[in-house]
Amino acid sequence: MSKAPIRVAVTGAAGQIGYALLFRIASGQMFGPDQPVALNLIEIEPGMNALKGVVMELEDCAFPLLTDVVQTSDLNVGFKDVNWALLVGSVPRKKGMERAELLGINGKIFVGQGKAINDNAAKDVRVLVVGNPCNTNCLIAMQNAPDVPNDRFFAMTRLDENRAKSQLAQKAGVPVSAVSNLCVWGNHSPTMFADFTNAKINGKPATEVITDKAWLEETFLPVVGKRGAAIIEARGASSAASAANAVVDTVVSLTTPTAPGDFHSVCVCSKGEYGAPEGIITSLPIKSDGTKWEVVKGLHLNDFAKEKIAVSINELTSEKETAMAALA
Ligand SMILES: NC(=O)C1=CN([C@@H]2O[C@H](COP(=O)(O)OP(=O)(O)OC[C@H]3O[C@@H](n4cnc5c(N)ncnc54)[C@H](O)[C@@H]3O)[C@@H](O)[C@H]2O)C=CC1
Ligand SMILES: O=C([O-])CC(=O)C(=O)O
Repeated sequence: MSKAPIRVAVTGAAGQIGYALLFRIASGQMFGPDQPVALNLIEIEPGMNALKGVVMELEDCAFPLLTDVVQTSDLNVGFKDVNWALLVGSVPRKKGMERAELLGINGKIFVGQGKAINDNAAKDVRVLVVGNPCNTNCLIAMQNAPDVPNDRFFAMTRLDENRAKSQLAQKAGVPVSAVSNLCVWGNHSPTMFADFTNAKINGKPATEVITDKAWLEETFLPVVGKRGAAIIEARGASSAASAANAVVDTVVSLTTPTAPGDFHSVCVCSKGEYGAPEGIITSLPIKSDGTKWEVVKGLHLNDFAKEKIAVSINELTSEKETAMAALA
């Protein structure tokens, strides 16, 4: 007997990331080659015509796993019975802006979406926020969905993890698959800490393989932290295919068992782990058994790491205050 479809809502489905993401979900790359999927595609009114074109292309792929597609600008329809809500739809930053500057434009989107998820989604719904500033937007959605447990809300730092792994692999002259245990801590902003102190290369501490401390502290960290801006500078638009890839990776990491001893970066609601204030959405090392996820405990953080993480956490706390004041 074939499995029941997993119903996935994607907001901003006609945008750049949506265009790189939907085909990967429908082809089975997110939930596996024998798992049917249904897509609820949500756009604002001006995007509905472009969305129609994207849906025509989905039809033209004749994906065997895609059972049905809903196209809507009505949030109550869009989030009806969804098992996953991928919240991408929002305005991307332009050259010269920081992501936090988007809070005033994008923050309010997540009030209505949080409420609609609360009222319509399936009982097991999980929510991944991509739209920036994603940590604080996730917090807003979570606060507006009081019936959905906090541990079902995630924001995306997997793109930062993937970027960090690539940089370390290039420096060490190894394939990217040799790099593991890479946690990006804190905010999806230039203050994020891409933790080379706990990372491993071929199972050895990365700092024993890359002994150039100045490169790790003064080149690697800013390259990873400001990679999004470098892409906007080069492409004239923010990252899309790599962002969509990171959405797939995040969901796969939360829904399949993590390799023993490894972890991945996901922003979750803090319960005070590693000294982060409770109730902020911050990036932490996460492992999954395929069904339930948990924060990996016991990682050693040296003074350098602690200092960097504290800066990012302080930024998140102040973003939270700004958002709460603006939406009060
Ligand atoms: N967390 C991360 O690692 C990353 C986050 N992003 C963020 O993802 C977001 C989307 O980026 P792109 O797809 O490049 O932007 P885009 O402008 O190409 O597409 C956004 C789409 O969202 C739609 N939209 C706007 N408001 C909406 C609403 N209230 N409900 C539903 N749809 C709505 C627009 O009509 C548009 O089609 C941006 O905020 C960007 O900064 C981008 C890359 C990485
Ligand atoms: O930098 C941006 O605005 C888009 C983004 O979040 C990223 O590429 O990491």
